[in-house]
Amino acid sequence: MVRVNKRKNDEIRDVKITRNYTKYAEGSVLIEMGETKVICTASIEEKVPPFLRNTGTGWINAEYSMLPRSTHQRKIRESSRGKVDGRTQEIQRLIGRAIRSVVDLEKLGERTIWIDCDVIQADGGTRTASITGAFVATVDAIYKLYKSKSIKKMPITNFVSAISVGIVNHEHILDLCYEEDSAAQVDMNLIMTDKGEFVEVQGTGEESPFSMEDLNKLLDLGKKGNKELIKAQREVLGEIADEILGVEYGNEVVIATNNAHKLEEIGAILKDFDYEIYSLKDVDLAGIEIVEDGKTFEHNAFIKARTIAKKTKMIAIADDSGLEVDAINKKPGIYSARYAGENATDEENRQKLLKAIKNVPMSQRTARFVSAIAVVFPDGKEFVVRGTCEGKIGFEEKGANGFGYDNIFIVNGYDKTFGEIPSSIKNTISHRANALKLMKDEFSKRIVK
Ligand SMILES: O=c1nc[nH]c2c1ncn2[C@H]1C[C@H](O)[C@@H](COP(=O)(O)OP(=O)(O)OP(=O)(O)O)O1
Ligand SMILES: [Mg+2]
Repeated sequence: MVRVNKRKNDEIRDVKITRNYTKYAEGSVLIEMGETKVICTASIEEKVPPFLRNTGTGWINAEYSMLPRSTHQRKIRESSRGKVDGRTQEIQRLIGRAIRSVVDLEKLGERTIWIDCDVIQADGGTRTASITGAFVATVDAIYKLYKSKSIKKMPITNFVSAISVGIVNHEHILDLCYEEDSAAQVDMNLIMTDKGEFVEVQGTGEESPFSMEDLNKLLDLGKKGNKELIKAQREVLGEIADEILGVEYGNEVVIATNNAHKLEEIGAILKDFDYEIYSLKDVDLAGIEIVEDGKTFEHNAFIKARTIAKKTKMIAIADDSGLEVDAINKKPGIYSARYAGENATDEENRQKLLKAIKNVPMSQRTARFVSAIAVVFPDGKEFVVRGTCEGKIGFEEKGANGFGYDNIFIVNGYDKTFGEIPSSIKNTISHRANALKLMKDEFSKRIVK
């Protein structure tokens, strides 16, 4: 199917957001999504509806309307007809809910934000464009309160945008224009935040029911579209966006390791992580030599991550790991990779260790793998976490899986070495798995301001 304007199925229309479009409102935005154009203003009124009086809580109300010649045929003004029709009611409530969902009304204080969305040209997706534009206008209005010290903190918890998706001629498409919308078998509006969470999903199988598979495809498209819209909002809001969301980090992370086994494990463990994973090879730094002269796993992990974050300006994640064997004072520890010498092979390291504890009985062969995972952001923020995995060192190598000391490390609870256990299990119980779990928790805290 060839789309109007030859757009790809997963392509949004050109989006243009112009701030300060009109002069009087505290926030005023013209949003253009292709041929759809909506003026969105946000006005502050220093009072609230009766049900909120003396509660300290604010309110947000939205109104929506279409100019008579925003459409192909002149549409009679609702004011001339003397009443607001059902569609308008529905849309303005939708806009109000969407914006309220990302504003902390208590922090806003006892005042009302009036949002007015006036469609000056309609080519499909007017309600979604209204929400995307209204959000920017609202930020501007609230920012004025903040700058004038009427409120202490920006009460905006998330960005929000909206886009339509649908099925036309059995194809799943993003951001429908009027012509496509009129022909759609399934029509859906998705309102989402910058965290990829849903605020509202409105979907209708207009001509026929649709499947779960269809739904998932549409949600994916909507996610992509909203991500692009939020990027446009961020760009146009510039530093104000940074104040709300923190400095923007890319959606990519680079794993700062030269060890292919580690990379594979980290990739597998982070498969549900919301970031695209790059290797050193992907960023043209394969084989980079980094001097790991820290005194702890944590320090070495930081050294690796900092070096790569600096070179790539990406979020860098590094693992420094090793084996602590209790019978020999937690050796080889941070020296695990070079236990048998600077360029030692895994095999040489293992043999040296087996020899060093050859007379130690099983009960005293306790050991643990340690993994310190350091994360360094491009603006210099950083953190580190540690995961461990307890076990014992065997008397001989067993199993062909894994790398490093895997085939002599008998993991607690399994009575088998990591060499004998499939990687799918290792990756749920290992030191690296435990560290990466903590890393993900901490990571999401850092990304949310
Ligand atoms: O799950 C593991 N299973 C078996 N052995 C392991 C594991 N995790 C770490 N180890 C051993 C391998 C190496 O002897 C040392 C890590 O040394 P470490 O410097 O962190 O890694 P590395 O030099 O191989 O790669 P890089 O520094 O580029 O990340 O501990
Ligand atoms: Mg190393």
